[in-house]
Amino acid sequence: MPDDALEPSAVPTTPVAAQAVFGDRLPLAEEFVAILADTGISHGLIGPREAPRLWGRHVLNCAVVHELIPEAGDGQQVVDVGSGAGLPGLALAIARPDLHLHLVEPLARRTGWLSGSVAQLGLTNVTVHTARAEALWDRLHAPWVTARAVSRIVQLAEWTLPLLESGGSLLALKGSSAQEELDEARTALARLGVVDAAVERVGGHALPEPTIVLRATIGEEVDRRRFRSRQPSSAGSARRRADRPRGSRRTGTGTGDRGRRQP
Ligand SMILES: C[S@@+](CC[C@H](N)C(=O)[O-])C[C@H]1O[C@@H](n2cnc3c(N)ncnc32)[C@H](O)[C@@H]1O
Repeated sequence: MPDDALEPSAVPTTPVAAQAVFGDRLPLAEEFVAILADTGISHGLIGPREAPRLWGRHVLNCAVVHELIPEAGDGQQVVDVGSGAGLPGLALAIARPDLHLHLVEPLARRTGWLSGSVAQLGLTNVTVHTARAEALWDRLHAPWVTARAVSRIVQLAEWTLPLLESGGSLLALKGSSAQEELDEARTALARLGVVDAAVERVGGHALPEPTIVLRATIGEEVDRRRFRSRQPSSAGSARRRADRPRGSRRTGTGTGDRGRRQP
């Protein structure tokens, strides 16, 4: 085994709540947790200390966000920006086979792992994109965008609102200070075309702590010209950060987050 390889972590026991959240998709969710505990950790997508809380803090916490997405026939599109280890994107794709998840992640090492995991799970409702969100503004549009631990809400809105169809919503998973973050951001969000924003709590019926989601809904039209000046000329800088030696990664929140808020 190479010096920097990590031993696979023990797969955490499936909690009772997982049955309520995933129903007959529970075996797939268990397989996803097993992949996270194995190559998710050994490939550096998730911190080794997260192993015991893969269900509660990660997979279940993310999957319950589907409660904010009403059923609207098969193939309803959702773009998950900054998917990392597939959170929340893969958890949503497992919980809701009626949705089609686009996982957007600029780091090739991470999208390689995501594509392998999608194949291993046999999921047919997922497309993986190796790109920054801003690079897809002209190509990818959906009624829903999700994101966890990618950035604070105004920066996240600048990157992701052009991906929304008219009247669509950004669902940003947040921690306990979501309301303060929203209060500070209201004026900036309104300038970007947000017509309604609120902090929502989901999953409280099944989980000890509900998941906190900052929802920002746009109006009929977002003026894309307003965003152009913020669009980088290429996604090259993100690609250049790809595949850093594992030793140069941070420690901290466990999912590649450098000081950003993590639920
Ligand atoms: C802290 S990680 C969070 C990963 C995952 N969402 C989670 O909660 O475990 C942030 C991720 O966002 C990605 N990211 C950062 N800026 C991005 C952008 N503009 N577009 C798409 N992804 C981005 C990073 O490459 C990284 O994988």
